[in-house]
Amino acid sequence: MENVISRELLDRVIAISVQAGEAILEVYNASGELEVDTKSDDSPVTAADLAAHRILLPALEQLIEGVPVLSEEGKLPPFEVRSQWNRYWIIDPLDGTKEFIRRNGEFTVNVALIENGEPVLGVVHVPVLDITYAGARSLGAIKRDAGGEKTIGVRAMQPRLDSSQPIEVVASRSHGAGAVDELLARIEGSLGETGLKNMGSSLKLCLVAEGAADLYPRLALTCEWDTAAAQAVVEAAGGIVVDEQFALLRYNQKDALLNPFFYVIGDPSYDWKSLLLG
Ligand SMILES: Nc1ncnc2c1ncn2[C@@H]1O[C@H](COP(=O)(O)O)[C@@H](OP(=O)(O)O)[C@H]1O
Ligand SMILES: [Mg+2]
Repeated sequence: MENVISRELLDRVIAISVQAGEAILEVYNASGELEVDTKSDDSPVTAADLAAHRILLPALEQLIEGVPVLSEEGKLPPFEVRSQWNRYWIIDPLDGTKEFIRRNGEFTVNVALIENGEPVLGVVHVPVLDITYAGARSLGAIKRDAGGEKTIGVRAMQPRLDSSQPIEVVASRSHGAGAVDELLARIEGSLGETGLKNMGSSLKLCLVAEGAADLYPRLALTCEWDTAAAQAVVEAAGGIVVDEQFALLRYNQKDALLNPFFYVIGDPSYDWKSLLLG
């Protein structure tokens, strides 16, 4: 496969994601009651999810000729078809729909490029904060906000542990709280006091990528479009996303789009395996 990854491609994906974010904000900021439908899997969907999907889909289809787009809000091709794809876009036009409905700002636009099952480029845009995280193999990871753009990277565990600073954990607001509490009790048994922040959406992986958190344990279900873009950012920033066997999370390997439970780890040189699996 010829290389398609470039800073120019990343910038174009950022621009498309920001545009989708603007469409989401139009719905978010409109007066009147927000209409919420329920999809066949019982998850909520709004006009904002669909508006973002309608911007992302044609824009990405034009970006690299012949590369298909798999969207949470689009048609899902059967696995016999998808399994032939060695390169495709996977998008979650609005991740954190529950938080969108709660109006707490914790929702994101997610676009990832997958090659041979691995997330190689990703953009996570946070419309309310007007912050964009982006990263790609060989390009590193960046964060853009009103102040401009900077390179981001994960933070090392050792100086924190040496100076007895608590490690910081991020976790969902809505899913898997019981299992995370048990895990935290175990971590605190080894390392002492631990900080915990709860929030919605793929923003949690980005906090690990930028070195604001050390660990995101996801001990609840997600789908591949929820994690692909942010995993690309985490990996470009020096971190890893692993399942409960500590194997890197992979895409398009099976019929169901559900991910296994996983851990997002900032500093892979630390012995997380012993700490988490005990
Ligand atoms: N039972 C389930 N099966 C699959 N995915 C689930 C799920 N429960 C929650 N999720 C996913 O978790 C995401 C929210 O995670 P968080 O709690 O960290 O914000 C949702 O994203 P959407 O908002 O895009 O639907 C949804 O895709
Ligand atoms: Mg989602």
